[in-house]
Amino acid sequence: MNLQQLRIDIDNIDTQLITLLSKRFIATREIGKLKHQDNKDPIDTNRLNQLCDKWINESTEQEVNPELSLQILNTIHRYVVAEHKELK
Ligand SMILES: O=C(O)C(=O)C[C@]1(C(=O)O)C=C[C@@H](O)C=C1
Repeated sequence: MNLQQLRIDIDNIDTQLITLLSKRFIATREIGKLKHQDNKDPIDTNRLNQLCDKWINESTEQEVNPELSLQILNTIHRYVVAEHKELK
């Protein structure tokens, strides 16, 4: 593949990443509403730890740097929690 074809691939992959991010936030906004109704803390440390393990394992399997993946997960988590706290 040449540079132009590879960049077309990258553009399509980036669109998919943003679509997946949007779907994830649609789900977490629903979780935020449920937690708000049930008066639950926006942060669930056990669940976050499970997610970290899963992201590390799957990243390693798929040859993605797990440190990068954890930074992405932690950034997403920070924004999710900020949205949940806005409901308070
Ligand atoms: O699963 C939850 O309880 C969520 O609120 C979602 C989520 C996530 O982004 O995956 C966000 C905050 C919690 O600390 C754990 C997980």
